[in-house]
Amino acid sequence: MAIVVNEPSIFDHKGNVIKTDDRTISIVTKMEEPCVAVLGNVLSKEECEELIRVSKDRMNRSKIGAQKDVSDMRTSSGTFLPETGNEVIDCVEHRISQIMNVPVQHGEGLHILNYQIGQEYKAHYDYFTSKRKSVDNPRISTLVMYLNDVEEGGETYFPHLKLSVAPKQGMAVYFEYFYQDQAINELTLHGGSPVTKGEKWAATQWVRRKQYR
Ligand SMILES: O=C(O)CCC(=O)C(=O)O
Ligand SMILES: [Fe+2]
Repeated sequence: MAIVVNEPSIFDHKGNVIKTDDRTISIVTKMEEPCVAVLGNVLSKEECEELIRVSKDRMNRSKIGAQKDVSDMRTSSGTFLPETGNEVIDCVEHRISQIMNVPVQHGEGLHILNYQIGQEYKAHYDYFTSKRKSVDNPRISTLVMYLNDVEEGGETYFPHLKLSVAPKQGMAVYFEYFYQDQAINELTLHGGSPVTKGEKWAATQWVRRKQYR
């Protein structure tokens, strides 16, 4: 059945799968305006484990410092991975760019998040709301990938859409927010709900309209 949409999306994949150079991703669920898609088979177990492995040290190290990450808004810890030098990161970033349909150079780089029990990321927009930052090279879309299975909690929730995505290793949720109609962008409000059992590892790619790196 064709769904009528008023504004263009960059997530213009046809059919139920996305064939990238090295992997077939499944489109599990999709809605329009805002375009939100739940994707399966985005990352292998080994890739998830490698992303966690290379991040672990960096998280620990950053925590010894000034605890800059700790705020009411986001109680998880996070780190940006370095842009080059790891085959798995390069390969994953290439695949993500084909899924998101935006060149690698528009991506901010993988941001790894770790949530321990009770930690969360309160509801927020990924686009910049301050005028100064937003004009020149705005963020346009996001892919949040789940790197492990969470025993309980840790869903990515969209309160305005009444939608909740449970974290599952290798799966991801995609959404975009460059609609002319600002009311649609505002529907992408989302957060990571508190982990209540186990821990949660996720990787986020935020993408810009123009080249960023
Ligand atoms: O952890 C999640 O489920 C959401 C993460 C998120 O919103 C972000 O990284 O911008
Ligand atoms: Fe976010």
